[in-house]
Amino acid sequence: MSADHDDHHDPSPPAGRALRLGVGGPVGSGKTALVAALCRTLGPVLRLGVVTNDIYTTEDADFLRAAGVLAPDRIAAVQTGCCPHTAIRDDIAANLDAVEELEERLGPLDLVIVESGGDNLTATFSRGLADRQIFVLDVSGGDKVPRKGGPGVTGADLLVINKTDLAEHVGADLTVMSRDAAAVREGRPVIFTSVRQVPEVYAVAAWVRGVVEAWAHDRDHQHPQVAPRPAGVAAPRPAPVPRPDDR
Ligand SMILES: Nc1nc2c(ncn2[C@@H]2O[C@H](COP(=O)(O)OP(=O)(O)OP(=O)(O)O)[C@@H](O)[C@H]2O)c(=O)[nH]1
Repeated sequence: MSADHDDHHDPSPPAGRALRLGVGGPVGSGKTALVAALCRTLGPVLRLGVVTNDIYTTEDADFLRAAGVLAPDRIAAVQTGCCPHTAIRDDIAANLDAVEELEERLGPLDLVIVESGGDNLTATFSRGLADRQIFVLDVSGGDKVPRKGGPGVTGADLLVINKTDLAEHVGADLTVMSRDAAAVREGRPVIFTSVRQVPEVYAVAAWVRGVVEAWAHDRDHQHPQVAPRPAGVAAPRPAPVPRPDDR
């Protein structure tokens, strides 16, 4: 993502579709917990859909359905059968199909969240799949992780550093993490969370809501003649975006 990060914010949101928000980050950092929290907090005020990615199972979708954070038919699962970063960055067809199927079946949505399966610091979303992305780290990996950089840490639209409740147990200094993250992110936002202690994740939810509103405003301003797409009508698929191989 670093090489082409500067044009990340497409000034022309496509007409008639929801914002697509990627949530990625290392294994176990709390991506599914964060997505569940966002569904609980934003579900009552936004029309939401979720696509999860797992390699061999539908574990994350099953968890979200069992937690009852959204109606079960608003949650779709992609089984990648390969490294999750491949399915969100290199060959995004299965994820695009899942997103479009949700939008066609459910009718106009405000937001579709695409959660990546766990991966390392290099995993980011193709901009053909996600309009904006959140990268989730957690403090149990140690306070050195933000300064190690990588495209998710440096270039994601929002960096979430989760599990602050564990900081004292693992000897992680949140001040160091905050300082290092700010240094590598050149002003892009960073939010510290403990989904366990504050399950409403107010600050992240407010950021997401702001992004959704800005997106909808830009989209409707640039396509005033396009009515929201009714259920059953597919959105045009964007051309694949060539990417440098930054694995
Ligand atoms: N202590 C603590 N545990 C958390 C927090 N957030 C999530 N967890 C726990 O961390 C574990 C992993 O959380 P998940 O949400 O499944 O993480 P993930 O990033 O989706 O994991 P993968 O999909 O396997 O990559 C679970 O046991 C969660 O309950 C937190 O803020 N504090």
